[in-house]
Amino acid sequence: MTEKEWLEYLKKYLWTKPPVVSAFNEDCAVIQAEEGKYLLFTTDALIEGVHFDLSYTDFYTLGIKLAVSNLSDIAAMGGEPRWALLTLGSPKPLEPEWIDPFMEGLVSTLERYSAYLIGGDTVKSPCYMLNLALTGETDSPLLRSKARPGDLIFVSKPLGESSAFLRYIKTYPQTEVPANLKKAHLRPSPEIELGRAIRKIAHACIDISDGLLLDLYRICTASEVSAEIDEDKIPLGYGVTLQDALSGGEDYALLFTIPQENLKDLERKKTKDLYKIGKILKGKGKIILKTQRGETREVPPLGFDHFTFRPQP
Ligand SMILES: Nc1ncnc2c1ncn2[C@@H]1O[C@H](COP(=O)(O)OP(=O)(O)O)[C@@H](O)[C@H]1O
Ligand SMILES: Cc1ncc(C[n+]2csc(CCOP(=O)(O)OP(=O)(O)O)c2C)c(N)n1
Ligand SMILES: [Mg+2]
Repeated sequence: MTEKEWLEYLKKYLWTKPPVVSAFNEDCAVIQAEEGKYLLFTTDALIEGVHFDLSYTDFYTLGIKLAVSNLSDIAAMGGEPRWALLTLGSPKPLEPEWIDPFMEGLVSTLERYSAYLIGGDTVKSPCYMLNLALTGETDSPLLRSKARPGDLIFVSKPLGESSAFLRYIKTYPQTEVPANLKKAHLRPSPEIELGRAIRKIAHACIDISDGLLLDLYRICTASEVSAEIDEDKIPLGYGVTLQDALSGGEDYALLFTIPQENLKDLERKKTKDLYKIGKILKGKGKIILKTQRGETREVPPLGFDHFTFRPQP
């Protein structure tokens, strides 16, 4: 089963009745709490050999990355992070030399965004396995399924830098990898403030963890629309190829769609530079790429999938 087929299969086992608003195909599960309030609930793991390699990643960095991958899911729903549980799987005894920096990276990152670690579980494991579950709250959850034809598509950061880091590190010592790539891969940050700013003016939102094309495709299928993106407008950092930006993943940028009439509000509320890369079209799940020469072509939504395609350098 591919990851996609697995997620299809899972649907029949998920509880979808009230008070659950969304159990599936969102960055977080959404549960109606009291009137006008929603509980957000998400979990993400980092597995040695799949998400990181200890030859270039230290434990402080892993703490930060575990926090960010979960905080980013709360940001994508327009949420305020709240409470966290940590499951720690380790092949080695818990020694201060690695557990101290790991916990420091994790907890300092969570607390910067007002999220607090309140428990977890600890197990022996054949490799390092780091998992966090995180709750959040919002009065207005931003869903993947509300994009409408005519919406403009924005992303919140240059894309592909994290993935380009992995290409560089195969060939160059870390000291020679461009600083922007190191920062993107080893010191990512979640877009909590941006999620807060757009939660009532954007139509749909997702965080880019598996690549621009695949995550945009998820918005398109959830919303039953298509999209056109402009190759020229995709923000690329130094050292990044178009392929890194389209399909690399681990950007932890927000991709959101917003109607024209809310652009003034966006200008007023935004807290950082944003990049307009295209627009939502009528249709069903087609991603159209407008090339630098002005030609348009449909592109397959390739990105990071745990069980099938991995972008190759
Ligand atoms: N093992 C699982 N059991 C139940 N639900 C799952 C499982 N794996 C993924 N999901 C659900 O499938 C959807 C997509 O997951 P994923 O691609 O990991 O989202 P994200 O990129 O936001 O972390 C989410 O709604 C998630 O909760
Ligand atoms: C050793 C190593 N190989 C490959 C990658 C690239 N990579 C691993 S997971 C991933 C996608 C994001 O992880 P996932 O578990 O799919 O997060 P989610 O979409 O659930 O947030 C990418 C691009 C990496 N970071 N490290
Ligand atoms: Mg996930």
